[in-house]
Amino acid sequence: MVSINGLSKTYKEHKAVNSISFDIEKGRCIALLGPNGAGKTTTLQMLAGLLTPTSGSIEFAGYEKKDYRPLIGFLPQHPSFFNWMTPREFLQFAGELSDVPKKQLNARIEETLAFVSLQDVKNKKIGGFSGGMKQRLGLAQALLHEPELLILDEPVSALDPTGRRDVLELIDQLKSKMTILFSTHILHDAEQVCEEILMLKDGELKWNGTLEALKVEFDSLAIKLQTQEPIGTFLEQLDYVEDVKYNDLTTATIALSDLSKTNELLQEIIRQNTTLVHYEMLQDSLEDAYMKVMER
Ligand SMILES: Nc1ncnc2c1ncn2[C@@H]1O[C@H](COP(=O)(O)OP(=O)(O)OP(=O)(O)O)[C@@H](O)[C@H]1O
Repeated sequence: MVSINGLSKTYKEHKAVNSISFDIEKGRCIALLGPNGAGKTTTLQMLAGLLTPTSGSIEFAGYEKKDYRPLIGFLPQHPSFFNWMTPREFLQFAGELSDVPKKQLNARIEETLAFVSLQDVKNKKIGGFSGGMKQRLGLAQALLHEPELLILDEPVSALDPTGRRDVLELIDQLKSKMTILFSTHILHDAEQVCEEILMLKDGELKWNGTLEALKVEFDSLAIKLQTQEPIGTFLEQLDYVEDVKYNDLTTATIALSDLSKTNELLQEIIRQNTTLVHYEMLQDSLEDAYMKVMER
């Protein structure tokens, strides 16, 4: 749906984003991960058409016009509102700015307010809203014109656990309707709702692929084992065992070269007539994969 090629942003001498290229496939939900200062906000602002790239291109397939902003819904990291407005008034204003046809606007506002569960407070002043309510209103603003690509900059980072869950659930529901790209520090959130991951560090793209592929590439399965009697040396002789580290005579952590051999290993231990006290599979989390990508 979108093709990003050699996108860069330089502030004086500092390369905030350094020639990144990736494609966004229609219908995908993509998480943009990276440490503070990695260039996430700069990238999303360039995609949203708020920041002019120093170089590179952003192209929407089959879209001839240069200004593609009508196709985009954007929720900034720190959305700001007029506190004296009500959600209805704010969405009326936002709808006019994003050219929602007048005839459809009222219905769209009601529909969107219902979606973000703000219907009951639609005539209350935004100034009295909690952070979670404001974030849901910000999301409503981004959705109002039914964009093809929804870009969310850290949509849940500033929220409490309930607010986070609410916004993540909304994102999850939106996945079937539009393509979503959102940045986050929280790996667990990315894992919960996304199937694709982009990782930025120092303005460079360090990973671009599916969550599945990330797990496969960085997954290492280890088995933690404790026996009643000393383990002995039989483990090293198994061809699917890559490495064995002994904590003491009865405890070992075993790295397997073949992830499908866990049952075989278990059977081998029983065949050795060893009494098993503890058998645990230690699998890499997304956090482990993230650390490995960042370090390589
Ligand atoms: N307007 C600006 N002028 C100069 N430098 C900037 C400007 N905006 C961003 N930068 C720098 O560009 C780099 C990337 O910033 P950016 O805000 O995109 O990172 P980020 O990944 O979104 O970080 P965070 O997670 O902290 O929000 C940082 O080193 C930042 O200091």
